[in-house]
Parts: sequence; C-alpha cells; structure tokens
Amino acid sequence: MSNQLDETQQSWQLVLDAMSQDSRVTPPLHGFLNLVIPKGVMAGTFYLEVPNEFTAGQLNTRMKAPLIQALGQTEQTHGAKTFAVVVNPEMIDDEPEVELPATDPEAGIYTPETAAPIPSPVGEQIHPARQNDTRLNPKYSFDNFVIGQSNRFAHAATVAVAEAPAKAYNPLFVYGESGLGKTHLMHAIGHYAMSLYPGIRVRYVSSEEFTNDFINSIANNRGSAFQARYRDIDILMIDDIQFLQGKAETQEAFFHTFNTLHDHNKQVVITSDLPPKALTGFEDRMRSRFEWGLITDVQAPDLETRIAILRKKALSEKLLIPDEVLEFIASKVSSNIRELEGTLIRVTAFASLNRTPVDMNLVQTVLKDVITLDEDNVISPVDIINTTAAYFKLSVDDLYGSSRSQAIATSRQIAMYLCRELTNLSLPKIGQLFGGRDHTTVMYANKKIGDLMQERRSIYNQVTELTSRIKQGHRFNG
Ligand SMILES: Nc1ncnc2c1ncn2[C@@H]1O[C@H](COP(=O)(O)OP(=O)(O)OP(=O)(O)O)[C@@H](O)[C@H]1O
Repeated sequence: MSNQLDETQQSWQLVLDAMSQDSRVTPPLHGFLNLVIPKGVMAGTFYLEVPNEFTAGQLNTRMKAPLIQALGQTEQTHGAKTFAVVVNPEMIDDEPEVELPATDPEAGIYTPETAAPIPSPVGEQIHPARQNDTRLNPKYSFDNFVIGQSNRFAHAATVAVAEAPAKAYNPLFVYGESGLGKTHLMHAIGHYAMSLYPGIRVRYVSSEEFTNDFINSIANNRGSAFQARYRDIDILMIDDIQFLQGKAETQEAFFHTFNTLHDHNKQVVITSDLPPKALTGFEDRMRSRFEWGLITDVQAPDLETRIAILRKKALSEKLLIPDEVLEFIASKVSSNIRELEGTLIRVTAFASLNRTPVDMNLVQTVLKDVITLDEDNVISPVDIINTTAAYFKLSVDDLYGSSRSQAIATSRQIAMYLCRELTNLSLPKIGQLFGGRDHTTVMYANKKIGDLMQERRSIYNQVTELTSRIKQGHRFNG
C-alpha cells in the first residue's frame, strides 16, 4: 500500500516536472498545483484530489492542456492519458496546511466570488480523441466475469454486442439491482470490442458524469466539444440511466445523442436499476427508444455462482483460501456481489492483521456477526447513518455535513463505505445523501476505508462492529 502511494507520488512528481517546463503554467498556477494530492491511476485516468471547487476549476480549465500534455510525456511511467479532479474539502485535515495561492488578476485568476467560467486557453482545440478517454476499468473483463443462471443471458447479449456493434442489438438495455455486475459487463464490452476492432472508439460514462459534462458544456459554451465527445464514437455506454430521472434537459441532450448514434449505426448500451417500463421521470419517447433493441436483466447469483465468483476473485488477488472457506462465505452472503467481495476482503484483512492463515476457525470468528437478511428485509441508509452517528457519538448532521475534522471525516467515510456495502444505492445516490457530494468522493471513501481496514485494526474493528449493530438493529426493529 505505501509502496503504491510512493509510486503515485513519484509519478505525479514527474508530471509536475514536465509541467514546470511549460511556459503556459505561470508561477501563480504553481500554487494550485501544490494543493493537489495525487491519488492514483485507474483505467488510464490520473485521479487528483483538491480541497475546493476553485482549485478544481483551475485544473480543469487553465491547466488542462498543459496537464494532459505532461501526462502524455510521462505516460510510460503511470499509464494515464487523462486526469480527473475530485474535490474533497476534508483532505486539508490529512495534509499539512497549505494556503490558497494569492489572487493575481494579471494572470487571469479570479477569486471564487467573481469566478465566472474560465475559458480554457486551448478551448475546443483539444482534439476530441485526446479527451475521448474510454474510461474503462482494466479489472472488468469478460475473462473474469463468472457466468451463471443469473446472468447468462446478459452475458451472451453483451458478448454479441461487442462482437458485432450496432448489428446485434441496438440499444442493449441491461437492468438489475445494484452490485450484480452491470458495470462490469459494460467495461467488458469495451475491452473486448477494442481487442477485436483496434481503433474502435468506445466511451463509458456514468449518467452522473454525462449530466455534469452536459451542464459544464452549457456553462462554458462548449456545446460542440460535448457533441463531438458523445457523437464521434462507435460504442457509447451509459451506466445507471435512472440517474437522469426528472432531468429534462439532460434527457433531451441524451435523446439527441442517442438518435444521432443510432441513425449512424453506432452502438448504444444502457444500464438501469429498473426495466424501461418501470422507469419513472422519463418521457415516453425516451422509454420507447430503450425498448427498440434488446432488454435483459441480471439477477442475484445462486450459491454455485457465488462460490465461483469468490474463487475467481481469490485467484486474481493471489489469495490462498481453502474451498470450504469460500463456500462458507458464499452461503452467508447472498444478496449482492459487491457485499460478497467485501466480505472476502474482511476475512483476508483479519487474517493479515493477525498474521494467521485463512481457515474455517478464522472465517467463523469473522463472520459470526454476519446475519443474512431475507430479500424484502432491506437495510436503509438511515439505519446506517443513525447507527454510525451514535457509535461515534456524533450527530446525524455531522455525518451529512461538511466538517473537516479528521474524526468526523473518517466516521463519514465509514458511513459511506457501509452504505455502499450494505445497501443497493448507487455511488451518486450515496453522494446526494451525504450533503450532495460527488460520486467520486464516495468512491474514494469506499476505497480508503477498504484499504485502511487492511492496515489498521481499529478501523477494521469499527467497521465490523458497526455492520453487526446495523444488521442486529435492523433485525430487531425491522
Ligand atoms: N458474474 C460476475 N463475476 C465476477 N465478478 C462479478 C460478477 N458480477 C459482479 N461482479 C463484481 O461485483 C462487483 C459489483 O459489480 P458491478 O459494479 O458491475 O455492479 P452493478 O450492477 O453495476 O452495480 P451498480 O448499479 O451499483 O453500479 C464488481 O466488483 C464486479 O466485478
């Protein structure tokens, strides 16, 4: 873990060095760069954390072209072509205090109060292909997707679409509850299609990113770049479309994007938590288009499939875990594959913290508090937030709010982690719940707590204790 951090830091230093040679990066801009905490590279994207929107704005506009160029120059080291900025007001507590760079009107830096959208120095000159990052996660391929009764049809349909884009089923609409593999299948389509048709232009986007992109394009008067990004492609995959519910203008933008792509024989893949007919807050013309091609669902996996998923996961992580242990975990956790994977992480974290092998004794100890809930006995985020607040002796508002104190920030991240693990809520929904935070903030909280559980016994114990309290409370009250 710390090696990984070092590597990220070193890669970022190389990027900074490259940028320091760039005359467009004037001295006042260095102040903003000093505020950046590099978080790591995922699917060709360098994730950067900054403490406020203003700094994010500077990176996304004035520094965008130099940064992309610097990434290109150093790509061999880190593999990132592009970057994404995550605003995390809490990061200030983790890091030494840094002052926001002084405002320099001559350099064209605006104060947050006066901040109008700042035009990019390169504006629309950036070639769409540069920005048109596929955003595919290398971890999600068909090779590591386990096929079972619950997903056989969805798997076959996605393979068919990757093999014959816009010829097999267009659009392909995959629906199902959270954590059952829809996102994984989308990324797998992308990888497979790119291996079959080198040069094919693929773009994966969450509905929230699509919305933000659309809103920013209006605010910055960059409609044509938006269109190029979403229309000059061969396969567009849009995840969790239910997030566009009630957003009339973004739906309109998607409607036109969809029509253009479809008219030009380009593939569209959509996922959702509900089938088109049950999606409320969408115009009929939109819903009827969703039904033009093929609609397929993913269901909760049966025991055999759950065991196979765990086995594959253990293999890919090079974890030596006896079959009986995998079977035991699979029998205890039945609802959601994300939770299944989370449980495997807990078991291996416990073993590594205690320096003991993973065996039945250990797994029984770790899972003794895991209470399986039946299907209609769903944990609500309110249960999680109330229990977490009480456990850490905080108020519920502390968890929803924006306090930067380290203790509150970590408690909030634990609550987000538990929402991700124990409910079916998507990342954007959890973000909304916690005071309208961005889904990337939830993604980081999730990763951070997952990592901390492997490293710090206290965090491991807190998460375990809380999970059991939430489930117990739920069983008694629910
Ligand atoms: N059949 C499978 N084989 C292997 N891993 C799987 C399978 N199905 C799901 N997973 C894993 O389970 C986790 C959750 O899956 P994924 O994120 O694709 O779910 P989702 O349906 O898109 O959920 P959400 O709607 O919340 O985004 C991922 O780590 C994924 O790799």
